[in-house]
Amino acid sequence: MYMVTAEEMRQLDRYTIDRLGIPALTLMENAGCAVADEVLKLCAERSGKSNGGFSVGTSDLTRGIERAEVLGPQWAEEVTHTGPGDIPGHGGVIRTESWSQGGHDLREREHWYILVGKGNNGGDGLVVARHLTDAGLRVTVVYVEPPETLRGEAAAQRDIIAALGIPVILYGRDTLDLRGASGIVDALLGTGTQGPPREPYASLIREANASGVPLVSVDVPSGLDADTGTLHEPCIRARVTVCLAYLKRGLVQYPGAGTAGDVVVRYIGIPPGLARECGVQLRLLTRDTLRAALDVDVSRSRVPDGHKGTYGHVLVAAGSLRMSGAGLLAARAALRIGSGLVTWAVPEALLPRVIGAAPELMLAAAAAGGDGEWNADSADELLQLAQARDVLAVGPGLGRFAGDTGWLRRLWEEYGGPLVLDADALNILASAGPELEAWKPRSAAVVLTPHPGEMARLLGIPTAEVQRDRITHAREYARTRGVTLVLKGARTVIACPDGTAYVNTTGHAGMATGGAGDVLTGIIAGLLAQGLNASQAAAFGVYLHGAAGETAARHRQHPASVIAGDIIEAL
Ligand SMILES: NC(=O)C1=CN([C@@H]2O[C@H](COP(=O)(O)OP(=O)(O)OC[C@H]3O[C@@H](n4cnc5c(N)ncnc54)[C@H](O)[C@@H]3O)[C@@H](O)[C@H]2O)[C@H](O)CC1
Ligand SMILES: [K+]
Repeated sequence: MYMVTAEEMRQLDRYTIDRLGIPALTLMENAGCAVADEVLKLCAERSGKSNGGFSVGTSDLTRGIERAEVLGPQWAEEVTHTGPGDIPGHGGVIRTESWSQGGHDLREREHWYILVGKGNNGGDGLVVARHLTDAGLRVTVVYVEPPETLRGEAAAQRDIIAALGIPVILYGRDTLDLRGASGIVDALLGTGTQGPPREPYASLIREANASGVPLVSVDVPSGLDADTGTLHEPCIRARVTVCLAYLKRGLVQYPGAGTAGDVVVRYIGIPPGLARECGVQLRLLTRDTLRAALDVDVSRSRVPDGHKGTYGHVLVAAGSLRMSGAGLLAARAALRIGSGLVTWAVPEALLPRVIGAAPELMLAAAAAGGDGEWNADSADELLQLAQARDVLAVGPGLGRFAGDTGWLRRLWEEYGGPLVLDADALNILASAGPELEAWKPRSAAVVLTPHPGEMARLLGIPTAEVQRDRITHAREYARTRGVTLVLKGARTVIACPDGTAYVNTTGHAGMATGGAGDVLTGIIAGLLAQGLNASQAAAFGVYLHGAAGETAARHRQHPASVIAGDIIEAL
């Protein structure tokens, strides 16, 4: 599923209208149809009736008209005719779209208010008003600005509403009590929003939120930044957001993702392949995306005559005296995800204490002498060990030590295989600062797995700034540095050097627990060892990590009781 910014959506709209010749009013009509359909589904669910029959929107119409016990219009009268003179093979069915109203009780039970802004989002809302009226609901249009201020397609819809005599009121002039509504459609602001809602939009949004009535937002909740997910308060809290044509990025990034309710992306006549053809590179990470965009064999099949060497050998340089567990978690996760062999390199003084921690692991001593902490001299030992390994993962529980920048630079420049850097390895990278420009570019893949704080240090900006636009910061860093970057957190972002990027959909807040990131490092390293490329390993690893966290939450009966080791076991 592709995701777009407001600007990308405008370009796709323009292309569809100007180059393909599909009129804007057609797109608006389809948009309004789709939203009306979702409103009726909501009504039907609430009344316990199926709504199989009232299906609008071009994709449904082409699917034909089902006859069902529906709320609202009785879609079709069906006549079976046998054809002239009972000639065999000439029989058939005649179906008509005769919309018998849903009955008097429907009008009493369902009174929907359509809040209409003065842009095309409002225009969509006016189409919704018309379709819901035709479906037999009681509808009142609430103009937030004088209707004469509407322009273009929105003005055309305004005139149709007037011609049909659908009740309208002007907010601020006429009395309005939304608490009496059975539902509200938010068609105030869409992708054309600039900054926080101004008056009188702000007051109406507050009233709508305070009404306690289910809200269905058109395209994006009004007040939400469609690109970043930033809330420009007051922002509509929607029960359902009907997103038009393509998923808007802001709907999958928090806090925006938390205000949109269920998000339904509806076809409105824009060819689905247009986003790809026009170079959109951001997608929601789903099983389908893993298969279609990343060509990942999600079944992770094994060859019958495989052996340990077939599935790669990971070297994990991680763990120190007070944080040995981080290394153990990363190493165990690399095993559990299917690596053939995993060697865990620890400071020499620590080795006796971790023997047997996980019998499946091979252990190696580095950082000779010392008290269980790493030192700059251990680069030689690690490079020696890494020569015979397929992947090197560095960082979990590493700690900081004198000369660590030079130490990491040697691993970066002298190890020829894929490199996964996490935790303190990222802090060392960040402390290299401008010196990083002088580090020799790597021919093999680099995967960085920062949490927002580590990302902030890599960029030299406040963490809040990273979180304000996670997707853009991750993509920018990956593209300019030529690395694959996993920006962890709710809805983890995977950004690839070629500009492609994915937003993950698996996982839950219970995974914000010590060691969960170490596990992800091991998973990604293990997938690289099994031959996946950096984009595949990062995306599949993040997806599996989240899915395993969900499984672990089910086993523990609550997300909050999941700990990192559970995620490994659930893999
Ligand atoms: N995706 C599609 O293919 C289609 C989308 N459609 C709908 O069109 C809107 C975008 O419409 P646009 O006219 O560009 O902007 P808006 O309606 O979102 O609002 C702009 C409108 O509101 C005023 N405004 C902007 N910011 C603020 C603010 N902070 N406070 C108050 N007022 C503000 C501005 O002056 C404009 O007048 C899209 O979301 C879809 O719903 C098409 O209808 C169908 C095709
Ligand atoms: K809206």
